[in-house]
Amino acid sequence: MAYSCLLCRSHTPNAVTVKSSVCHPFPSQGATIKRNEVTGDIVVARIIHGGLADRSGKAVHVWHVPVIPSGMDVNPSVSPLKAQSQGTIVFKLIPISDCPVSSQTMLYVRAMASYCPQQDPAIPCADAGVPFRKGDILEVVDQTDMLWWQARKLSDHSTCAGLIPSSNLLRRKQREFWWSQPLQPHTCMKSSKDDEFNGFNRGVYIGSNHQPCYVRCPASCYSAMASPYEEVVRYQRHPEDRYRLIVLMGPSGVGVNELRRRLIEINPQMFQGPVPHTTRPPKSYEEVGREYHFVPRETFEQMVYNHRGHAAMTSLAAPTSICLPPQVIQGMRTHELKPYIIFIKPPSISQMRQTRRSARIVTEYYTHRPFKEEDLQEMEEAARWTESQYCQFFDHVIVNETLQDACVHLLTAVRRAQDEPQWVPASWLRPESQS
Ligand SMILES: Nc1ncnc2c1ncn2[C@@H]1O[C@H](COP(=O)(O)OP(=O)(O)OP(=O)(O)O)[C@@H](O)[C@H]1O
Repeated sequence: MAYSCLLCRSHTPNAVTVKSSVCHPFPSQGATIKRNEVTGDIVVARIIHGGLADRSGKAVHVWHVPVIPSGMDVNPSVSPLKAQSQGTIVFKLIPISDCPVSSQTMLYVRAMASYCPQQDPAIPCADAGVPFRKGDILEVVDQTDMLWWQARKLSDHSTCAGLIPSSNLLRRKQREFWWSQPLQPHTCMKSSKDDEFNGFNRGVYIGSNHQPCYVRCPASCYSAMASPYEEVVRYQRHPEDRYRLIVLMGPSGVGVNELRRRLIEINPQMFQGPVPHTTRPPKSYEEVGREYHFVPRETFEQMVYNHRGHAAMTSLAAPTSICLPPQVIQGMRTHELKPYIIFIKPPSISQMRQTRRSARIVTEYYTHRPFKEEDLQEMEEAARWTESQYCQFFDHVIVNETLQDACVHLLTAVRRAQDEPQWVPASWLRPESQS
C-alpha cells in the first residue's frame, strides 16, 4: 500500500509503522495529536524534538494517521481518525531526504516556578510533558506554538524534548491559581513590627512575634508570576575581574558567620569579608561597625536598589562574601554585582542535636547560650521557608552538618564560582536591555 502525507499529500510506498493506543497520544513515539474542532478529525499536532519521529523520520510533514480498529488495516484516505475512535492507531512514519532546516533559535531559561504536567488537565498530553522545579535550567527547542513550547531539562541529559507551558500560558496559570487560593493564614515573612529584616541579618526569622499573613501574599507568591522563565546565558568570570561576589545566606544561627570567618582564616589573601550591613538593632555586646553596620531599613533598601550596595560592599576592594536577608536577593541580582548566591542550610534536627552540642547561639538577650530545641526548630522552619521562596536564585546549596565538611564544600563552591562558567541572567551580559 502507498501512503500519502497528511500535510504535503506526497505519496510513498516506504513507511515505518508505529503503533499506539488512542487514549495515549504517542509521547514515546514523539508526537502529540489533536482534534479538529469542526470536523472531529484527529491530526498530528506536533513532532517532539529528539523523539522517535524526529530522529527517524525527521519529518513534520510525513506523519500519516490512519486508525486501525482492533487490528484491522484501514485505508487512511477514506477513514480519518475521529475523536471517538477506539483501538489501535498505526502511524506511518515516512523518511524524507530533504530535512527541513530549523529556523528556531535556541533559548535557555531558568524556571522561576515549578510545574507538574500530571497535575495539569489542560496539557495536550501529560506523558509528553516535562516536569520541572524552580531553578531548573531548561533548553527551549521550539516556541512555534503559542501555548506549548518544547524543551528539555539540562540536568536530564536526555535527547528527547517534551511539552512545557509557554511563558504567557504559565503566567496565566499562575495568576488563575493565585486568585483561586483562599485567604488563609500561613507562616510568612511579615513581622508584627512591620520590619521583615528584623531578627536576621541574611536569614529568615519566624518567631512568635510574627503575625500570620495570607497565601495570597503579593511579596512572595505574586512576584514569581511576573516572569515564569528567566532567560539565562553561560557566563565565565573575565580574567580581568579579580573577584566574584559571593553571597552567603541562611537562617540565623546556621553558621554563616562561622563559615565566613573560617574561609577568610584559611586564605586571607584570597578572601576578604567586608563588615556587612544589617537592619536589625545591635545586640547588647555588638559594636557599630565591628560585627555589622546598623542601618535603617529604608537606607538598606536604598543601597541595594540604587546600587549603592555595590559601593558599600566593594569599598573593601574584595567583595568576596556578604550576608543578606533573603528579600534583598532579587534586587541584588544585577549586572554590576553578578552575585554567586550560596544558601547555607541546616541539617536535620537530629543531626543538629549531635553537632551543635557544644555550640553557642547568640541572641539579643544572651551573648552565648547553648542551642535550645526551639532554636533548632526555628532554624529548620526558616530554612524550609527560604528555600521554598528563593531556591530559584541559589547557585549552590551547602548543608552545614559538620563545620569541616561545610568548609571544604564552601571552598570548592567558591573556586567553581571563580573559575567555571555558570548560567546567569541574560540581562547581566546585556545591561542595556535592563528596564
Ligand atoms: N556545623 C557546625 N557544627 C557545630 N557548631 C556550629 C556549626 N556551624 C556553626 N556552629 C556554631 O553555631 C553558632 C552559631 O553560628 P554563627 O554565629 O556562625 O551563626 P550565624 O548563621 O552567623 O547566625 P547569627 O548571625 O545569628 O550569629 C556558633 O557558635 C558556631 O560556632
